[in-house]
Amino acid sequence: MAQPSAPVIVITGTPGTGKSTHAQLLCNESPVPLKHINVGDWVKEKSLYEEYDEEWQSYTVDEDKLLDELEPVVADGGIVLDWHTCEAFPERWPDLVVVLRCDHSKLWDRLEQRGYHLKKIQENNQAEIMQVVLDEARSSYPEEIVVEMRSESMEDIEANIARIIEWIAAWRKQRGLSD
Ligand SMILES: Nc1ncnc2c1ncn2[C@@H]1O[C@H](COP(=O)(O)OP(=O)(O)O)[C@@H](O)[C@H]1O
Repeated sequence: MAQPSAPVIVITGTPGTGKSTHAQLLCNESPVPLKHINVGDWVKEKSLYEEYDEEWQSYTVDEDKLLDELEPVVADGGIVLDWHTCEAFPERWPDLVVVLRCDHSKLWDRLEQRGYHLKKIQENNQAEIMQVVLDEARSSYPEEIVVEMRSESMEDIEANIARIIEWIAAWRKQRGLSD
């Protein structure tokens, strides 16, 4: 199989930390084509779930189906996987795992604006305080590919995107792909 010309980047973090905002902007600004996959949306659109959990207002994902669906897409590279969890992805998939972090009071406001019910806001807020997603990323992937980034302001977003674009250029250069 031909070597991919662009990496596979996972953008993860507690809901509301800014994954989709980052993923969209990154795909718009990257000089090499990248495709944004909002995994939560894929799960719904392609019915890759076992059931809908009324209590948590979320889908219980069928991980086997999800991975089967993603595998051929990921193999081509040039993908940004946007999901609030990352441990389901095989270790060999990502070249970079970005974990977005946000102050819990700012996160609370974002989730409230999103219309989440109180229990779901509390659960996510607690997870952010306990750095659940960061720990999950660190235990699932080599430490050198896991990068924690703050996402509390527009300046943070701009700096993070610039940093990821620089990283992509270095990734391509290492593989003799730069122009
Ligand atoms: N760094 C940031 N600074 C200010 N607002 C942000 C930032 N990141 C995200 N937001 C806002 O927070 C909300 C949730 O962002 P979103 O990208 O949908 O998060 P996620 O995909 O992680 O659930 C959106 O209204 C977005 O505009």
